[in-house]
Amino acid sequence: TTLCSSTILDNVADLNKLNLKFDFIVVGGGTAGAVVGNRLSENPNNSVLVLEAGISDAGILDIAVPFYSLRVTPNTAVDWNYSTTAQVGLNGRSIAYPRGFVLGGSSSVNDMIYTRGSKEDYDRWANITGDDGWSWDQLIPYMRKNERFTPPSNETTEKFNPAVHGFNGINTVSLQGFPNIIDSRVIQTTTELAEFPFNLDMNSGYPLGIGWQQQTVKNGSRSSSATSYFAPQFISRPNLQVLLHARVTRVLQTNSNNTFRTVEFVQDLAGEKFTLTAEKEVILSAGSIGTPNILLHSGIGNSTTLSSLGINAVHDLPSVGQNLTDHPLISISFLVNSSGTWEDAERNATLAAEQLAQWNATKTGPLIDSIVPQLGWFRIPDNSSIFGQVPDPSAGPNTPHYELIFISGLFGVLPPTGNFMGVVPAVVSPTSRGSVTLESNDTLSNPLIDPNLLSSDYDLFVMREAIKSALRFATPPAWQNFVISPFNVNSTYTDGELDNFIRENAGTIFHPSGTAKMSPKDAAWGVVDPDLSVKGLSGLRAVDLSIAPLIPAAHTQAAAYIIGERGSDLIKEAWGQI
Ligand SMILES: Cc1cc2nc3c(=O)[nH]c(=O)nc-3n(C[C@H](O)[C@H](O)[C@H](O)COP(=O)(O)OP(=O)(O)OC[C@H]3O[C@@H](n4cnc5c(N)ncnc54)[C@H](O)[C@@H]3O)c2cc1C
Repeated sequence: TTLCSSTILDNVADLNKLNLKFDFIVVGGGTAGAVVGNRLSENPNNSVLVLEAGISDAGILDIAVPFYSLRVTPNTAVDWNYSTTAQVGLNGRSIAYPRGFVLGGSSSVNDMIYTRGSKEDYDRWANITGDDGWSWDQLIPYMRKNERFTPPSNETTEKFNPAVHGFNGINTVSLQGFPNIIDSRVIQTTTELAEFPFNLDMNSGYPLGIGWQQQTVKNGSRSSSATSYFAPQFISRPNLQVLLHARVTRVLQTNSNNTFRTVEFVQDLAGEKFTLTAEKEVILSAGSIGTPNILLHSGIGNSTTLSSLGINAVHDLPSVGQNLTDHPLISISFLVNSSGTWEDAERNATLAAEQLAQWNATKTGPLIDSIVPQLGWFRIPDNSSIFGQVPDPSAGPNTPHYELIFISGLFGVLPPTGNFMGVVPAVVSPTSRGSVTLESNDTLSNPLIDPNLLSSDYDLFVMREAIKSALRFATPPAWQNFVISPFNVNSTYTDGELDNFIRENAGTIFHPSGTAKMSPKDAAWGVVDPDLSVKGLSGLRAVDLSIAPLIPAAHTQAAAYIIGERGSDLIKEAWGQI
């Protein structure tokens, strides 16, 4: 076999023919992992290998077309196809829990919403870890290194604030390019109800209010970490190799007891095990499910639990896999009297084919955008009764408790008739915590994923208030002659009825975080130090969303990119390269 012209390989035999030694082995070519692979290989003296379990993203239409994002998962070839344990907070339901099984990881399968979170979110990370490098102000350079803000050419600064964006980064962030029937009404509402103020740019560090959604879309196609950080000019570097279908099962001790620079991996589930040793470091970027899963199978975790599963417990770190935090969501919809929402194309194959033909020919039309034109971020009142039971878990007064996601169509199973608008609430500063644990010592078995959604009174309270807020949102003059009635929720529900409705219908927005959380250098808890090295070990770091000590009140891909960017600099710094 000849090697492909790029350095993305499918077969370890081809990798071995290159006869290379690797300074750095990155486990997972996902959102953060692609950043690390790119940044470490900027230095031609570093040789970098990225091992990605999933498949190539090349040529997959549902990934490339922004509007098709809901088709990419769950239960497809580019998804790990996980599901959760039975969720007590969801009346015992188990739900699909997608994660990208593809180059670019979850950035190749997500809904492309780009939100950084609040300044307070990151300042709290800095406080918790004792490292001011994690504060908002010090992370701004990394946001800018990531972001290439590219609004559509006809766009004015009425929809964003150029002062807060990076224009020379790698990953394209843009505004929507195709108008939606709800656009003017959502914005009009911000002038009609004081509860819903307008926010020019929710990525300023001050997200409260309603604003235009910013999305990781480049010229009408998805911008993922694979299309951006592994774009041809980067992937062609001779010192960067990517091996697909390479599923890391464990990290192994190298030489001395506390050094873990060796990875074990398989190329097919029934096949041979391979090992490779990095000269300098192994970086786990397998995400909030993959990273703790690998650590636990390697004997790094709660020694008692690991031993009981027959795993050789080599390093006691009880926090591995704990603290799983996610954002619960529920679909609220309104029946509307307009044919301009997205249902028409879903019900009419000819129209759908026309839209796709237009996208293919000119990258224009309704398919060039993600499904969300606007977003809003809000707080429950300071005097809410729930604060008599629990302290406010948000990062501060400028950080939201809940989000409303505005959609020009029905988010859910489509009935045979009717047009809809979605106002989808999510709890974004939750107190529920879950876990990723092992069921067995079989390194290829799925972990037990328990996000423990809506397990706290607080989260349930906020979700209830968020639904009431969504119902109020559709009442002012802006929606007259448009909204007919709430569709799937009865506006006369009592709190008890709302709780039942929530438990029967809520899901998640797929933001698992925190399963290998950062803590101060000398802390007895936590999984990684503020420089992201695994506590008490050498040669091993985690660089992905698993290290977040607390979930940002935002969609989480921007945080994963920020962690990838700063994590890369921390590694370079440790090796005297900056
Ligand atoms: C359906 C969905 C929709 C979402 N929508 C949005 C959105 O609109 N906006 C937003 O901001 N966020 C969204 N998110 C969340 C966001 O995409 C993630 O938080 C972020 O991408 C996580 O980045 P990461 O680097 O931590 O992990 P990932 O990007 O998931 O990367 C992990 C990588 O490691 C690989 N891997 C795992 N285990 C192994 C192993 N054992 N060996 C080798 N490789 C391995 C995986 O295949 C994957 O490529 C969404 C997520 C999903 C799933």
